[in-house]
Amino acid sequence: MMDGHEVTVVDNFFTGRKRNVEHWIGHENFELINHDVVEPLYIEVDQIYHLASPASPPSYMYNPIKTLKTNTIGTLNMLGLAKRVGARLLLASTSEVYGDPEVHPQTEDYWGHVNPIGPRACYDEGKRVAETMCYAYMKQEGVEVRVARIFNTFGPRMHMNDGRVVSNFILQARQGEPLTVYGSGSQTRAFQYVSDLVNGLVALMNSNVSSPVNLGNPEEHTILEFAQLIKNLVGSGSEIQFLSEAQDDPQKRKPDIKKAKLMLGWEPVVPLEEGLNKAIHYFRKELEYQANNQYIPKPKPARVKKGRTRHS
Ligand SMILES: O=c1ccn([C@@H]2O[C@H](COP(=O)(O)OP(=O)(O)O[C@H]3OC[C@@H](O)[C@H](O)[C@H]3O)[C@@H](O)[C@H]2O)c(=O)[nH]1
Repeated sequence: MMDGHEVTVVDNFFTGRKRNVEHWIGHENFELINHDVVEPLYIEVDQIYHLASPASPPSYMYNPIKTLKTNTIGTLNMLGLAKRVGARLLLASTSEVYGDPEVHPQTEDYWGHVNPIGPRACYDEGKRVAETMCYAYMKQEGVEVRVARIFNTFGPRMHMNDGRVVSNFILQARQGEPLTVYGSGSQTRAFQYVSDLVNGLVALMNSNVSSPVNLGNPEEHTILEFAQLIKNLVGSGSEIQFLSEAQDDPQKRKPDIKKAKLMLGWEPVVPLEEGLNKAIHYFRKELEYQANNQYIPKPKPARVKKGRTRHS
C-alpha cells in the first residue's frame, strides 16, 4: 500500500484477527473481505499472495479436514482466479514439505520425508499437493506461479494462544509458568523474524524465479537452548518442564538459503535476540490490552417504579 498498490485482504478469521489490520481500515488503498477461500472468489487483481491456512500445529490439527480443504480446494480456487484474471500467484508453502528431514540443512531439491497418514499430514501433504497444483496450472494453463517454502517465523501480531513454541515460551516466561518443552528439547529449529519473511515474499513475487525457494533464517538452536534464551530475555524465574514428545515432530530443521541469496539477493537481517525482544514487547502490550478490555457484564440496576415502595 505504501508503494501505491491497492491491497485486498481476504480472511475468514479462523486464526486471523481484525485487530491485526484495523489500523489500515479507512486507508484508500485497503480493502478487507470476510471470505473463506474454500468458496470461489471473483475479484480483479494482478498478484495473489495465497497465504491462507492455519499454520500452527495445534490449529491445523484442530480441524484436519478443514486444513486439507483450505490447502486443496482453496488453492484450486486461487489458481482458478489467477488463470481467469491473468494474475501471478505466490503460494505460501512450508518447510514442513520436508517432513522429518534426512537431509540437513534442507535444500529445495530435497523431496522430503513425510508421514502421509500422521497427525501433521493434513498440513504437510496439503501444502505438498498445493505445490503440485501450482506447477500443474503453470504447465497446463500458463499461470505464473511463485512458491515460498517458509521456515519457522515469529513476530508481533502472532496470536497469544497460537500454540507455537515462540508464543508459548514468551507467555509462560512472562506469567511465571513452566516453559513446556516437548520431548528432550534436543530437536532443532531456526527462527526468522516476520519482517525478513515479508521482504523475502515480496522479492520472490517480483522475481522471475518460478521454482520453490526456501525463506528462513539459518541460525539453528535446540528447543532447550531456545527456552533458556527466552527465559533470560524475559528475565523470568520460570522452570523448564519436559512433556511427552509430539508425534512425528521433525528432529532437525534449518534452511539452506543459497538459492534465495543468489536469485533474489535476499537474506534475513534481523538478529534473533532483537526480533525476540520485539515479540516480547508485543506480548506484554497484548496482556495489558486483554486485562483492560475484557468484557465484564455490569449487573443491571433493579427497575423501581416511581411512587411505589417495594416490600419483600
Ligand atoms: O510449547 C511448546 C511448543 C512447541 N515445542 C516444540 O518446539 C518445536 C517447534 O514447534 P512449533 O509448534 O513452533 O512449530 P513446528 O516447527 O513444529 O511447525 C511449524 O513449522 C513451520 C511452519 O510451516 C509452521 O509454522 C509450523 O507448522 C517443536 O519441536 C515442538 O515440539 C515445545 O517444545 N513446546
